[in-house]
Amino acid sequence: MLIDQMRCNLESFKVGSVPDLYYLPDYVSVNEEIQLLKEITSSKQAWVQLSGRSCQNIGGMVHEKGLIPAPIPSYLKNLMNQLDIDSQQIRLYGDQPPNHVLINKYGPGDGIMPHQDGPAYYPGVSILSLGAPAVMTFTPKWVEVDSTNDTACTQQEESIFLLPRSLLLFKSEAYTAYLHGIAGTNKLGQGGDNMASPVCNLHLIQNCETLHTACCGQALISGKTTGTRFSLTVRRVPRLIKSLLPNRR
Ligand SMILES: O=C(O)CCC(=O)C(=O)O
Ligand SMILES: [Fe+2]
Repeated sequence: MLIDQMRCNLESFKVGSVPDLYYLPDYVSVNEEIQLLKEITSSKQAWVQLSGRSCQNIGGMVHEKGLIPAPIPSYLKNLMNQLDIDSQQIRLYGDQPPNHVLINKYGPGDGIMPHQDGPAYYPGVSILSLGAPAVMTFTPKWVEVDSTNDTACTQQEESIFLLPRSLLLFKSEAYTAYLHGIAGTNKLGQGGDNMASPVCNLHLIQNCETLHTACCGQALISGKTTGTRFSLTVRRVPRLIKSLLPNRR
């Protein structure tokens, strides 16, 4: 992990006007990214095909009632441990460590519909991005109306660049009062020109230099994703269950 700074002050990585949203560029190094991608793509864990993406469920199956736990592969333990330590400042997972990782795999043009993560999870999420870049948009679930003059106020839709090796953290209001999603057909524009909503972390992407280099330059400039993106969504399911079958005695 590259970010020592983070241990001092996570508040300096807070971005945009969506509350409780943090973006950390280069949370893992290029070598760590290569290693993680090797482990993910060579693992025997089954990929489940969903609309717009496929995923691996690590740590067990999540049901409405809770998690039926399964062992976590050793290659993910360090990362989960580090995330637990680094996020304690903002009590991202409450008082317990994360116990579940959803690995998402997106091909060119893939995405994920605007959604709120399920009620089985504690409302705090870390998302590590690897491979191709993406843009995530946070959309308020409702708009507050100012009853004194009948105008809609406060929350606005906001987008965030998710570059490879970056870490996104969100919790509380960002988790419960907003939907998050990734548009399937890419709306990425250099410097955010073509974005439907304002991009809140451009200042953390130095001179857009990162956008011009490595695997993501072409994708962001041409407005088309060309590569495959992997994201690791690390969460905690507070309730553990043994099985969905009723106890038979
Ligand atoms: O791929 C991403 O960055 C988002 C994944 C996500 O929202 C989820 O797994 O619930
Ligand atoms: Fe999600």
